Amino acid sequence: MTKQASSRPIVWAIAASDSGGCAGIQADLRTLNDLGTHGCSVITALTAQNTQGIQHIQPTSADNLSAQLKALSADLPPKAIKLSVIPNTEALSIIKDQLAWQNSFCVYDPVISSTSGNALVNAEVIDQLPQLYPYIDLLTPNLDEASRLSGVNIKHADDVKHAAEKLLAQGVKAVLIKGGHSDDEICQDFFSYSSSGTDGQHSFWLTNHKQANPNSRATGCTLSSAIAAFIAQGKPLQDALVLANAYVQQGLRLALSLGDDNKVGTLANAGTPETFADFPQISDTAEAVNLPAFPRCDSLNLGLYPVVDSIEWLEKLLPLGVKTIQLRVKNKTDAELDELVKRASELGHQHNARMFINDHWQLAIKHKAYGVHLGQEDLDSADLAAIREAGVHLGLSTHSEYEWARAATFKPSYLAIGAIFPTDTKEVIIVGTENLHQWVKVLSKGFPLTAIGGIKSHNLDQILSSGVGSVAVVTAITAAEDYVKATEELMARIEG
Ligand SMILES: Cc1ncc(COP(=O)(O)OP(=O)(O)O)c(N)n1
Ligand SMILES: Cc1nc(C(=O)O)sc1CCOP(=O)(O)O
Ligand SMILES: [Mg+2]
Repeated sequence: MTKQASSRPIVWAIAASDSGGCAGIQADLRTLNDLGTHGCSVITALTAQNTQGIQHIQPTSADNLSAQLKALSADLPPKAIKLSVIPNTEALSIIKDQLAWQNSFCVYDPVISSTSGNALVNAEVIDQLPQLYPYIDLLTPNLDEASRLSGVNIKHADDVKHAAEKLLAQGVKAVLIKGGHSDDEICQDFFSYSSSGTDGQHSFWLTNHKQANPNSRATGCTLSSAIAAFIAQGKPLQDALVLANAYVQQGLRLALSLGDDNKVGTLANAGTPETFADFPQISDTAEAVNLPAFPRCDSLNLGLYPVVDSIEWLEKLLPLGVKTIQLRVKNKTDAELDELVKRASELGHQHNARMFINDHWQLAIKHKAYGVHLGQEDLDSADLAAIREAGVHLGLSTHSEYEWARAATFKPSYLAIGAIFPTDTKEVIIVGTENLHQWVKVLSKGFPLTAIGGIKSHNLDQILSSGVGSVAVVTAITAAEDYVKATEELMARIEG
């Protein structure tokens, strides 16, 4: 991100200073700046520390803490707040009053002791923390902190879920329990939130391969600051979590050693993550990771991809040389659908084209279609293992970082990104070309990608300049005055 300071959203870091420059407010400000926000600091305590540990802690006086908050409130209001070390009960009370008044998104990393084991917070504060929870949008404890704050002895994945339930019951709106300190080959974080509506509690796991890197100081500070930065940039919470997770993995991968013995270092701040391997797998259960892959398409570039609603359209377009195509029919009887999918599948084979069937995965398996295209909601109900075992290719719709990270976890044959532009064909989220360009950088080495939604001849160049290897269209062909000319022109520009 290369934003001018004046257009940067403001984020407050309310945290302690680390004189060693690894963690604390120093890590927060580095991260906030790196991710295109303007970081303001409210220093709750001064620590004297180096790579070996903490030598001295001086909590900020109550007067000074109040004055810092007052000064910032006066003309630097935050889009988001990152909170961590609260050294004593006076500070707790001042910060609670500020959050009650402020009403900005607040992520609280409940640091109790430093990585080197030194206590940073007195025991009385820990007992009184629940007073703060109603003002906390996201709590990000590690396993030890989650155990301490919830009272649950965490040994297994079920205990993590139980601890999250207890913390939500105490009043925080969402919780991310970080498993990064576990000893396994993978590390898993668990996210859970209670929605205020009727649809109850939602949760998912974020899984990364564990990096054997000793330079892991400031992972918690960096993660919570990155979440605050992405929220301040306007990302929804689930997307902010995915991006911040990848940002920390990228920082760990690129971290450098510091100190006399070069054994401790700090995370690199390397900008918005663009390497797919840094992104987490997203799954409903802790076990549903490292899944087998769906069949691969024969090319990363699937070319022009018309999405049509009748056999007639398939018969008109396939002779023009279209090699990727979808039958998307709604509101038909079972008998009609069976006949349509059978015929579509035959046409696909006849023309040696990749024929995808939207929604009706059972019929696609039955009639041996090349592939199935499913939406995010279908991931909860479709039998994905049956599709994979039948050798049927799978394409998945995605509209955000969370959705494509979740979809990628299933290792599909391609990913669709949309809707790029507003469209009358369907009510959808508009993701825009900036996201398309960014996401293609992350995903295009691993998956064939197709862009969809509102794409026409006049805006096609904005899509093709992202490097995406396929463009899916409905009305650019079906509503064209001359569909042959439109198809041939689109094909030449996309595939040429
Ligand atoms: C190529 C392509 N991308 C996205 C969609 C949308 O699919 P889905 O989310 O399943 O929604 P419906 O098409 O069923 O309304 C698609 N069909 N094709
Ligand atoms: C079917 C569909 N799915 C979308 C998604 O974003 O998932 S956008 C879309 C409609 C595409 O139609 P047109 O080319 O006429 O804009
Ligand atoms: Mg569908």
